[in-house]
Formats: sequence, C-alpha cells, structure tokens
Amino acid sequence: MDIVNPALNDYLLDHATPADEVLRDLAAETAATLPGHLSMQISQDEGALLTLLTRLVGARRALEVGVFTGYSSISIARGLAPGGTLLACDISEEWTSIARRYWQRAGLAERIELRLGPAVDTLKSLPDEEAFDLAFIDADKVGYPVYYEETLRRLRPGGLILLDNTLRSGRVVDPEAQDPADRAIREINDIVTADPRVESVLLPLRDGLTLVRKSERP
Ligand SMILES: C[S@@+](CC[C@H](N)C(=O)[O-])C[C@H]1O[C@@H](n2cnc3c(N)ncnc32)[C@H](O)[C@@H]1O
Repeated sequence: MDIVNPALNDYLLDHATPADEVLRDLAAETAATLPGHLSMQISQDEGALLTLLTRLVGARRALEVGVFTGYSSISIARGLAPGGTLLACDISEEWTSIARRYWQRAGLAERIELRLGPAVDTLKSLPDEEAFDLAFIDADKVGYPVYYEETLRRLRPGGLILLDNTLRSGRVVDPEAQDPADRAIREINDIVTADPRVESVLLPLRDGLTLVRKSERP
C-alpha cells in the first residue's frame, strides 16, 4: 500500500534538503552492492529530517539502533552539537564495514562509536542513567518494544526517540497482516500512544516515523 501518492512522494523528495555527494555515493553503492536490501535504507528526506531534529533537540549524545550501511548515522551525526557523539548499534560486520568507510569520508569517524552485537544486549549493558538526547530505532521490528523501554529509561527528559517503519507499508491497518513484525509494530504503536511518560505523533513520512518526546518531570 502506498502511504502517499507516488507523484507526491517524488515531490516531497524534491523539496527536502538534497543529499550531498557523500550520501548520494553511499546510496548508489548500497543499491549496486546490496540491491536486495536497499529498502532498508532511509530516504533522503528522512535523512534531512533526522539532521534537522538532531539540531533542534541540541543533541550532544545520540543513540542509533540499526545502522546498515550508515545513511541514518551520518544524518544524525551531522546534526550533533559541537563535541557530540553517536553510539551506533548493529549486528552486521559486513554492512557496517560500508558504514565505517562513509563515516570516515564524511569526517565523522571520530564521533561515531559502533557496537556490534544484538542491540538488546548493548542497550542493557549501558549505564542506567538519562544520558541520551536523541535516539533513532530502525532495527528488527520484533525488538522495538524492548528497544523502546531500554532507550526511554536512558533518555533525558525532553529528549526524543524516533521509531522508524511504524506504518509497515500500511500493514498496521490490514487485519490479515499478522507476522511477528506486524504484531510488534502494532504493539509498540499502542504502547507509545498509551504511555503517560511521553508525548508522540506518528508521521506518514515514507514508511511511518513516530516522534516520541520524553516528558519533563512534574
Ligand atoms: C532497516 S536496517 C537499518 C537502516 C539504517 N538505519 C539506514 O539508514 O540505512 C536494519 C538494521 O538492523 C540491524 N539489526 C537487525 N537485527 C538486529 C539486532 N538484533 N541487533 C542489532 N541490530 C540489528 C541489521 O543488521 C540492519 O543493519
């Protein structure tokens, strides 16, 4: 199911900050070497939004769950405040080796720390303190409920969590869509909406992007 009319999609892409040469080359290399996985990469307008939101939050410490070949990590790292850093989690040595090359080329290698391994283990191994200003969650969908909880407890009040693919190509409203990822996305969408600790909105950007702001303490 197209979330947005395809012609409008093209128009939206044409009216966001364009990708620079590094991101264009990364998208081209991903398309050429991993064509079967290209849909995992975020789009140019979503990348522009990540940079913009990271700047708006004034993020110095960011977290990413799901790196792939590095498009979103570059987009986030570019929006960080001076001296800011990104902790990037993934399980794939192969895919993140491409990311590492592009982080280097973008001049961001010193600001991004890669942790390889199941993200749930990485998150649970982090100190239990409100260290992060912004987090982007874009890994295996069945993990979203636990990634959300482990991230929220480590997010500062006023910080932002971004959950990607929260429309699942429209499958969230198809009663016949019942695979584990479909169920997990419906579950996390319901959890976030009912969570008194946050305010949130699900945007129909690409495959759905949910913005979740952790409320200040009363
Ligand atoms: C949709 S892709 C991420 C796309 C990326 N954000 C981008 O902009 O190109 C999902 C990533 O999650 C990773 N992943 C899947 N299961 C994981 C897990 N249990 N722990 C950590 N990473 C995982 C995959 O290796 C893959 O790179």
